Order: sequence, then C-alpha cells, then structure tokens
Amino acid sequence: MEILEKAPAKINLSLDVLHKRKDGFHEVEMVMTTVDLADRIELSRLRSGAIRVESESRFVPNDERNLAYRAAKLMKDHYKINKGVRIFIEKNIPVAAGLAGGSSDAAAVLRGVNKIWGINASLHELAELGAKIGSDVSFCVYGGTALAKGRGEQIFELPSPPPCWVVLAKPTLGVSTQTIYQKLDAKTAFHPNTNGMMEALKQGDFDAICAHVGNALEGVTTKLHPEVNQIKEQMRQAGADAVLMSGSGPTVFALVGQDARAQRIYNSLKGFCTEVYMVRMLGNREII
Ligand SMILES: C[C@@](CO)(OP(=O)(O)O)[C@H](O)COP(=O)(O)OP(=O)(O)OC[C@H]1O[C@@H](n2ccc(N)nc2=O)[C@H](O)[C@@H]1O
Ligand SMILES: Nc1ncnc2c1ncn2[C@@H]1O[C@H](COP(=O)(O)OP(=O)(O)O)[C@@H](O)[C@H]1O
Repeated sequence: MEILEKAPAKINLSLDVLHKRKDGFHEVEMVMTTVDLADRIELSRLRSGAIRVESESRFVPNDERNLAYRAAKLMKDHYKINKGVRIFIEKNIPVAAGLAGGSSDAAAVLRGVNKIWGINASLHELAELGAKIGSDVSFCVYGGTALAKGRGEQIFELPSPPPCWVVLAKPTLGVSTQTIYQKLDAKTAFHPNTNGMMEALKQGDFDAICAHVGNALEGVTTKLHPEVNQIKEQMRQAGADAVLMSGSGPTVFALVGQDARAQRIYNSLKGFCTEVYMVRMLGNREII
C-alpha cells in the first residue's frame, strides 16, 4: 500500500508575540494560511518495524533528526504499532525559511501513517500529538486558515482569504527560529492588530487583509539581515498589495490581487533572489 500526502507551506498573515513564558517559549497570536507550494510525501508500509526516510534534498537529514521520522516514531510509540513505513520526501519548500516545511512534512506523515497503519485517529488527536514535535505542527495537521494561540498549538479555524497570488522570495540565508525569539523584546516589538486581521478575513475583504499584515519578529530578523528589507522594498515598488516576512524569516511574501502585477513582481525578484515562487493562496482545509 502506497499513499501520497501533500505538505503545503504556510505563511503568517499576522504574527504577534505577547510575552515570554516560564517554559522558555513565547505566547503568540498568529493568523496562518496555507499556500500552494508543497512538499510531496510518499508513504508505503514496511513489514519490518523500521521507519525509513529518504529524500533527494541535501538540506534535510535522512535519519531520526528529520521531523518526518519523528512524526512516524511518535505515532508508532503512542498507538503501539509494530509495522514500519518508508517515507519519501520530495522537498519543494525552502528549508529554514519561515514557511514551516519541516512541520508540514511531519503533519503529512501523521495524517499518512494514520491511514496506512489503520489507526483512525481524529485530526484533533493528530494535532495534539503533533505539538510534541514542534509548535507549528498542529496548524499544519489541519492546514487552511486559522488563528494559532498558546505557543502555536491552539488552533481556531478562520474563513479562507479571497483568492489571490502570493509571491515568495527567500534570500540565500538560513534563520534560526530559536535565535530570533531569543533576541526579541516583546515589550518594544511591533504588535500587529490580530483582531483586525480576523475581522478582515470574516468580511472577505482583501484590502483590509492587506492593511492588517504585520509580524512582531520582523524587526529582529531585518536587523540581522537587512536583505529582507531590500526584498520588501523591491516587491512594493513592483506593485505588491501587501508585503511581509513570514514567521521568523527570512522568506518575504507579497499578496497580489492581479495576475499581471504578480508576474511583474516575480520577474523583478527572479534576478535578485535564487528562490522565488509565484503561487496561489490555498486557504481551505479540504484542499490538503
Ligand atoms: C516563528 C514560527 C511562526 O509560525 O514559524 P517559523 O518561522 O519557524 O516557520 C513558529 O512560531 C515557530 O514554530 P516551530 O518552528 O515549530 O518552533 P519550535 O520547533 O516549536 O521551536 C523552536 C524554538 O523557537 C522558540 N519558540 C518557538 C515557538 C514559540 N511560540 N515560542 C518560542 O520561543 C523556542 O526557543 C524553540 O526552542
Ligand atoms: N523534513 C524536513 N524538512 C525541512 N527541515 C527539516 C526536516 N526535518 C528536519 N528539518 C530541520 O528543521 C529545521 C527547520 O526547518 P523548516 O521547517 O524548513 O524551517 P521553518 O519552520 O523556519 O520554515 C532545519 O534546520 C532542518 O534541518
């Protein structure tokens, strides 16, 4: 038995950090949505109890450090499964980019082994388990559009944004999420209007969505990597309706209503950055 799971990237339409918690994590309020840039995960059952991870990407480990491996191991231990699985990851999402590629791979494996091992756990159960792997995994289990609270694991579904283009550009540098959170001072950071963003989504108002994008982590990352601001400026000049860094960065996204302008932004960035993508917003849970 072999199945395919799509593991889409996410962007943070807004990301607020409220304060640092006693456990070292930060309390957040994030509005997240999936975009049509996805890894493709092939899963096949192994008769032996082994978990085998394979990928042609040189940027991800093929052993127990891979978040996909950790997801399969967690399911195996939690549900006491003696079967094994081969996991092939076609890596299309840039790594360490603020797009949750690893978290989405882990979530796809949770959904996938749930099927091939016949566990039949609910998405809610998978999302709860996923939080043990990383803060973004719970969101990725559901996909779609949601408000994420707590350290990111409390998920509240939101209406999907109106269809639009998303142009993503990643400068050639990796960012450590842990370092960015460590360097943040939540008291002096920018705080986006999360309620404003949620209201804009409820109204299906693209202009209001664009007006409410904001990211508390952006100031920290741009201070370390000024290239991020250069990309934002270039996207603005090429006609983006909104521009923002996703997550802890360094990927920047532009939201664009019109095809021709999205194409212009894509072309203008292509000579500047090696990793540029022009994709659609997915937005709905059912699409995964
Ligand atoms: C910033 C965000 C925004 O969506 O995404 P990315 O930039 O990674 O995509 C997330 O909050 C990242 O989630 P994720 O990448 O799963 O983080 P984890 O593995 O759980 O944690 C990595 C490290 O980030 C810090 N961390 C993470 C989440 C959180 N709410 N507070 C934190 O302080 C902790 O130092 C932790 O050790
Ligand atoms: N399947 C995977 N895909 C991507 N990265 C992975 C994976 N498994 C483990 N990692 C590790 O997780 C780290 C963060 O990866 P990623 O999820 O791409 O970052 P981000 O959440 O910032 O987009 C990387 O250093 C990478 O080596």
